[in-house]
Amino acid sequence: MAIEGGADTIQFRQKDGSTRELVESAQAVQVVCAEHGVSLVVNDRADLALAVGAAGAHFGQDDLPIAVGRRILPPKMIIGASARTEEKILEAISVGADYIGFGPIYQTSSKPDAELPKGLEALRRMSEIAQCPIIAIGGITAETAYEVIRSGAHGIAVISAVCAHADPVAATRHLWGEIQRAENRKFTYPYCCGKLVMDRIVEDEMLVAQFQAGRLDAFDDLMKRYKGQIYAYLLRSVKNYEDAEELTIEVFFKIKEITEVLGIAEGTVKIHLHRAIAFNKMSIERINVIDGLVDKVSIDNENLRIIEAKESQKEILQRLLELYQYDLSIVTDDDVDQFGLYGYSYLDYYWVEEKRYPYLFLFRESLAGFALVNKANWLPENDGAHPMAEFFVLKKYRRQGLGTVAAQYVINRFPGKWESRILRENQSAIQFWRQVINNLTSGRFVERIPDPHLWRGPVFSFMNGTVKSSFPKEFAE
Ligand SMILES: Cc1ncc(COP(=O)(O)OP(=O)(O)O)c(N)n1
Ligand SMILES: Cc1nc(C(=O)O)sc1CCOP(=O)(O)O
Repeated sequence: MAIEGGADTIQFRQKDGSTRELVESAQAVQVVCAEHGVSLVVNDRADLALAVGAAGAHFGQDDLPIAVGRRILPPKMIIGASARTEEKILEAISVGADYIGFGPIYQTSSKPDAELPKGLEALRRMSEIAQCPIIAIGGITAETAYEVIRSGAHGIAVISAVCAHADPVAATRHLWGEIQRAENRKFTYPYCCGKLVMDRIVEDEMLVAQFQAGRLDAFDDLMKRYKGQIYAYLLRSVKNYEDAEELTIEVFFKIKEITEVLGIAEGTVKIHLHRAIAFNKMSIERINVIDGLVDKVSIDNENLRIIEAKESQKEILQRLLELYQYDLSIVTDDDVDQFGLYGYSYLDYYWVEEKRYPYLFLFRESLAGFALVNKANWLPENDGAHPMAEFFVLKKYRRQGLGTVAAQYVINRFPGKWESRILRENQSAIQFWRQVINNLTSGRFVERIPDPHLWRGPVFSFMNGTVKSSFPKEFAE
């Protein structure tokens, strides 16, 4: 009935019964699913999933470890993982989970050992972090499906909303309608895990074939798909967003090298990935050692100078903006033009229009970064706010407190409303601004994900003036 109502993935979840009975029941469900072209995912049991030829298996924290599932199940099988913290989510993805089941979102009576409800805010955070499909579960109804999808879930899994309904077909249709109503953004992934993972595997194979036939861009497309998994693995290892991003690029190059030497055959994409990551273990260790050292160095405020850039310094900013955009291109996916430049169209306005403020940061008189403050706020409720349009610290000066001091200083020059928006893929910047704004406002700020056609990522709104900058004014010009 759920299939008739539009469900495109069914999970077989049965806690009681002998293995023989479970195989029989799962087999019967698989027959129905196969007849209707719907994916079946078996909960808890890899053997059962294999036995009935299911499309996938779902494992919780006390079930078969995802890495073991990945090893013993065919590469084409979908593996879902229940994970409820950032650490567990990254762990599951990095060892090969295709999607994450996150819950319970609301109170549920269908799972006696369910944790306390996590709510929509946690769902929003986790779907930002995960870079893979998140399937929300727990107490979801037709009344809440819309807000759940809008909070970042790529799909929902329900029991009572369908099974305890007098009309399961109508109930599923209603849920499906709500999911579609919420879907007014461009999903990175379609919102039903079964179909989406199968599509991905088929497309992987096509890309591999195209790459073998000499289409280099097919390799790039292939790597885009695995970025999330590589990134999650590396983030767990180096525990720093920026380093993880850098290492992800290194790993891409390594995969290309391996592929050139070994070729790439059907079903081996993930194996190549793991090989490349293994090659990069040394880089991870190097970064961890450097991190240990860097953490001990802290920025010396007395050597930091922040100046409002004059028009004669526009070219300096222009060059720094190129570095900034290069740095960001990993999240914006921007390309340089035929002259090898990204270009920044709005720079001239900073010396022409009112309420635009360009700043340069100097550390021991060497250029260390910049900030551009303008007047174009993004969210309607932030009318008149100061937005931090661009903010950049050169790599050498990062993670030593310079960015924090500079950001505080610039913000404190303008009392009143502020807005700061960051692309959802730019996790290191999200972390940075969350911390800076939290410190500045003693936690009194709003972080929200607006409608995606307004902005793709979190927007921070806050009032400045609660805490004064620690930066001594006399060092500024
Ligand atoms: C899609 C989805 N998400 C989460 C779960 C819960 O799995 P688990 O934590 O293993 O708990 P049980 O379902 O086994 O009680 C799920 N089944 N599906
Ligand atoms: C099976 C299950 N897992 C959960 C989790 O939090 O991981 S909540 C849950 C029960 C979902 O049923 P209902 O839609 O009736 O609330």
